[in-house]
Amino acid sequence: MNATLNHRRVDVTSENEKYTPKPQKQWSMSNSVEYVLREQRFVFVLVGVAITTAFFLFLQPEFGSGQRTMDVSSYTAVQAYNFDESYQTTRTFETAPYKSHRSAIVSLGGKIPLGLPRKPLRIVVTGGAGFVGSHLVDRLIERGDSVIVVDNFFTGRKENVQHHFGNPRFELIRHDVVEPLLLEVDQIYHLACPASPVHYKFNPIKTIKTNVVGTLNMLGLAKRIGARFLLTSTSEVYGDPLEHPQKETYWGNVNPIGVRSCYDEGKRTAETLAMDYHRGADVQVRIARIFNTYGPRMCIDDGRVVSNFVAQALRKEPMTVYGDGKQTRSFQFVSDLVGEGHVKVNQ
Ligand SMILES: O=c1ccn([C@@H]2O[C@H](COP(=O)(O)OP(=O)(O)O[C@H]3OC[C@@H](O)[C@H](O)[C@H]3O)[C@@H](O)[C@H]2O)c(=O)[nH]1
Repeated sequence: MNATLNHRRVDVTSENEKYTPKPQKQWSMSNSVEYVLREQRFVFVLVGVAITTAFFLFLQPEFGSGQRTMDVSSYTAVQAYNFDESYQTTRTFETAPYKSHRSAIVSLGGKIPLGLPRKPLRIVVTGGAGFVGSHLVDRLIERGDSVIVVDNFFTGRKENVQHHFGNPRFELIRHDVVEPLLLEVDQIYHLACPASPVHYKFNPIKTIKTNVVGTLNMLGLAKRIGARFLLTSTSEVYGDPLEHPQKETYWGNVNPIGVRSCYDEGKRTAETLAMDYHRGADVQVRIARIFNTYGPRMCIDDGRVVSNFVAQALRKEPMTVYGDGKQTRSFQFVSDLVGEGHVKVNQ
C-alpha cells in the first residue's frame, strides 16, 4: 500500500512546496571526490596532464618554430659530428664543448651562418716537434685540424710545440717511428728523420732504419686506415747532381756506399716504398723533396750552412766555407715550405 502511495511523488507533494524539475543537491566534498573517482575519470585527468606536460616540455618549441628548428637540429648534428671528429683522440674533452656549443647554437635563434666550415681533419705529423715539423703543426692547427705529433725528440724539442699544450686539438706522443704505431687519422705527414748532415751521420744505422723501417711502418698504417700519406724527402736524393738545377725527372747521381748514403739512399728507398704502396696497395701518396730550409726554431748547432753562418756572424767569427765554395743550393724560408709546399701538396 505504501509502495503504491509513494509511486507518484507528485501525488504526495503538498501544494505549498515549489515544483523543480531536478531535485536540488547539496554540495559536499565527499560527493565531489566520489564523482571524480567514478568511471575512472581521475585516470583520464592524469593522462591528460601527462600529455600536456610532454607537449610543452618536448614538442612545443619545434612545433612552434617549424622549419627553423629543422635547420638548427641539422646544423647541430653537423657541429656535433665535427666536434666528435675534433675530439676523437681526446674523448674526455668531448662532452663539455659539445654541450656548450649546442646551447650556443640554439641561442642563435636558428640562424645558419653562411659558408659552413670544412670538416676538420685528424692528422698525424711524425717529427712534428722538429724545426720544419713544428711549423707544419702550427699551420694545421691554425686552419682548424686536429694534430697528433709523434716524435722521439732526437732532434725535435718540446719547446717547439709547447704553445699548443692544453689545446684539445693537439696531442704529443713520444714514440720512435721505427716501432709500429696504431692511430686513427685522415692524413699522415711523415717527417721523422734527422735532416742535418751532422745529425744523420751521428748514428747512420739508426738513420737508415728510420728512413726504411719507419717509413714502412707509417705506410702500413696509411694502408690500414686509408689515410693519405705525405713523405718529406730531400734534395739529397739527387746525390752529387750532374744537372743544375735538378728537375723532378732527373734520377740523380748517388754514391750508395758514401757517408751520406744512410740519408740519401734511405730517402730514395722511402720514396720507392711510397710509390710501391701507391701502385700496389692504392695508398694515396705525395712526395715532397725538400731543399735547404731555414727559419725560426732552427737549432743553432744544426750544422747546416745557414745556421752555421748566422751563429758565426753573431759571434763575430769568420764564416767557414767548405770545399772550393763553388757549390750551389736552393734556399727557402720555412713558412713557404709548410704553406706552399706541404699543405698544398697534400690537399
Ligand atoms: O758551415 C758550413 C756548412 C755547410 N757548408 C756547405 O754548404 C752546403 C749546404 O750544406 P748543408 O749542410 O746546409 O746542407 P745540404 O745541402 O748538404 O743538405 C741539407 O739540405 C737539404 C736537406 O734536404 C737535407 O736534409 C740536408 O741534409 C754544402 O755544400 C756544405 O758543404 C759550408 O760551406 N759551411
